[in-house]
Amino acid sequence: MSMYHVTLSGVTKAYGKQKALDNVDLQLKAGECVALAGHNGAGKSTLIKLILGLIHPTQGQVQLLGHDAASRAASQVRSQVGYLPETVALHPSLTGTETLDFYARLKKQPLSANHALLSRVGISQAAKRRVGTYSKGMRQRLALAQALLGKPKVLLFDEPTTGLDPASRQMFYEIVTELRNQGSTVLLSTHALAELDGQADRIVVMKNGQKIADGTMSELRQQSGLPIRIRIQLAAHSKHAGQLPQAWHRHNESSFELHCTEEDKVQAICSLGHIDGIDNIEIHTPSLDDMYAHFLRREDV
Ligand SMILES: Nc1ncnc2c1ncn2[C@@H]1O[C@H](COP(=O)(O)OP(=O)(O)OP(=O)(O)O)[C@@H](O)[C@H]1O
Repeated sequence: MSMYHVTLSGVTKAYGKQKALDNVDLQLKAGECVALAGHNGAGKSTLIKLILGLIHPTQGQVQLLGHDAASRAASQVRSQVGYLPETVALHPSLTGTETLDFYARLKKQPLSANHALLSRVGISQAAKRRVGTYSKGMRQRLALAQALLGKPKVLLFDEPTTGLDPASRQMFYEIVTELRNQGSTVLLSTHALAELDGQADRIVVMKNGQKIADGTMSELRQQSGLPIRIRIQLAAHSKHAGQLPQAWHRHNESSFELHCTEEDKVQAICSLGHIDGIDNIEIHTPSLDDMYAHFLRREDV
């Protein structure tokens, strides 16, 4: 089988004249966590539904674990896919255990692992309570447990951390790390860019159905061309300000700043090696929010 668990080739999905997805190419490798970012209506949920085979492309092809996602053959591999939808509809009269057992039967999975799964998502103590009495975060945890049934090879999470408190978000990303280490592919759509740093291997930015950026944090930083700001604080008595290379400009009385590219960052710091009296160095790299705003603005031009 190919190293890719999911491949989209020239995929367009149109509803009448509206293109929810417009000629998108995307490849997701085994053991990779990819984040899908984009404004409301950018096409994130459409892309996930196409991978699930819930809807079919107007043009192009979606491959899921070696099969055309729209084909009958793909139904055999669908049990290896976990899906956490944006809006989770769980039956309020069932208990946590009954809910998970119900989904396990649908997925033809043994029920024996379900208690451990409820513990893994931190709601085993409420397993016998009706879901109608659960908080929003607990329902989200239960929905996550159903997505994890059967150790899927591909996990599709639509806005998974919306409504989760910080501890629950941390638990969620710990599970994502475990999944990656097991060789599963994780695709998660999100608006919460700030929490992705260090969690996603790649970030794909969507706008109006098109993919407008795709890369690691470092690649996106390079593609954006947004400057890195290095600021140094010299000791008040330091007589060495004059030795700073010309590109450094004074920020205030004792601090100086340099704007440089990602590639020039190390060189810029090395060039400070001979300067005495540096009290502090701060490096401000563009955040994912800065890059995201930049990519969306650039497309507006
Ligand atoms: N069944 C449908 N019929 C008509 N238009 C649709 C349908 N599904 C999606 N669209 C349109 O396609 C576009 C992409 O929608 P999609 O739900 O994929 O966006 P999204 O990025 O997931 O947005 P959000 O962040 O708000 O969930 C939107 O303009 C939406 O109105």
